[in-house]
Amino acid sequence: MVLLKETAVIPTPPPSAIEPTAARFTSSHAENAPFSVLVVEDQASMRASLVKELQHAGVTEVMEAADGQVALQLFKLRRPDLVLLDIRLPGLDGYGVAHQMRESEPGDWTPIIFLSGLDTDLDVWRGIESGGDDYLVKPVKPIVLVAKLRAMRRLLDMRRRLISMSAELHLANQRLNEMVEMDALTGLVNRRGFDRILHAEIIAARRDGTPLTLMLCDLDHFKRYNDSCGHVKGDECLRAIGKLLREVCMRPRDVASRYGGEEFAMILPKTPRSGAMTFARALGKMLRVRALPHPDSPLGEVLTLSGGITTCIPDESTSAESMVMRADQALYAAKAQGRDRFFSFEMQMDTIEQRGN
Ligand SMILES: Nc1nc2c(ncn2[C@@H]2O[C@H](COP(=O)(O)OP(=O)(O)OP(=O)(O)O)[C@@H](O)[C@H]2O)c(=O)[nH]1
Repeated sequence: MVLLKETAVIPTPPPSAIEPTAARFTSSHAENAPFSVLVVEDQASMRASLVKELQHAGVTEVMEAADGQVALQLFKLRRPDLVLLDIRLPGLDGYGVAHQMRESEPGDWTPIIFLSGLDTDLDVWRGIESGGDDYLVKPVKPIVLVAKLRAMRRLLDMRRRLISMSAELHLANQRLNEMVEMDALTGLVNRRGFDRILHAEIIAARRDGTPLTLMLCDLDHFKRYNDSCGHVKGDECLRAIGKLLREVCMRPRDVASRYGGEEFAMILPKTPRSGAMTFARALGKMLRVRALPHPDSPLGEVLTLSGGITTCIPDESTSAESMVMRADQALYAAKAQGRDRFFSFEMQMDTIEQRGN
């Protein structure tokens, strides 16, 4: 129990204050969780009798404040589960206290019950307007006070359950979205995710004026791999490639995806042509180091891949389709030139233009 003022012996409450009652604040199992109440009351005897009654009713922690400023400090520091608030207080009055409490917990809610000697309709109106949830006129019968506490607690528990359910729902939704965009075999982003991310990265790169690279990779002679090792080993091989591509995508925004079958696509934001070539070399090197055996490749004993790259600073005419078409064209050229190599669409174009001159 926190006693900020008048820590001396609690005086016997006058008859006009709260009479003890047998009413218990807790009844069900759910209500046995700790529950704290902040009592804001300037009259020491009234405060003491309230504290006694709350403890008697089963409230686990009772905090006390004799004025508004102390009440606000306690409210912010100790986050009570409920506030019992007098209106006539030295300095800041109860209305002001309730108002500031509400302002200090945006998006959150702590039940506030006014407990006052003021009993006109206007007083009740002002109490609720300033942020109170209920209004009791003193003297209050203990059984009524405890009943009100229970009702407020029920609302509070319900609200907490709703918040936790909505957080769980949010998490489940997030997982579902991730699953919808995940390729089950490799764990990479699937075609659906690829389409969404590429579209978003084109917009971002256009806005920022930064280069965006798209790389399409295709395993060489993978049909022969399947034919000689079987589809189960073929699947294992695709998983190993997926892992390797994830590893080579070191920057947080780089995305490795399974475009389809044995074809993969890498989205590399803020990557110019030179960076794309560095990336391609790193990927080729990693693949050579891994040396995944290919028992029936005309190119050698290990698995190789070919890649087509396109890099641009997107403008209004750039679309996901146009980027995929360019990367695909470069990939086709890499395959046609003998496989196990990367071609850049733009560099091919440069070369052709140079030849034309
Ligand atoms: N195991 C397995 N194989 C797949 C999967 N998806 C596609 N493939 C196989 O990948 C092979 C692709 O064959 P092709 O398109 O002829 O290409 P390739 O044999 O790699 O020849 P190039 O690309 O020209 O080097 C086919 O045998 C497909 O069955 C998959 O999920 N698992």
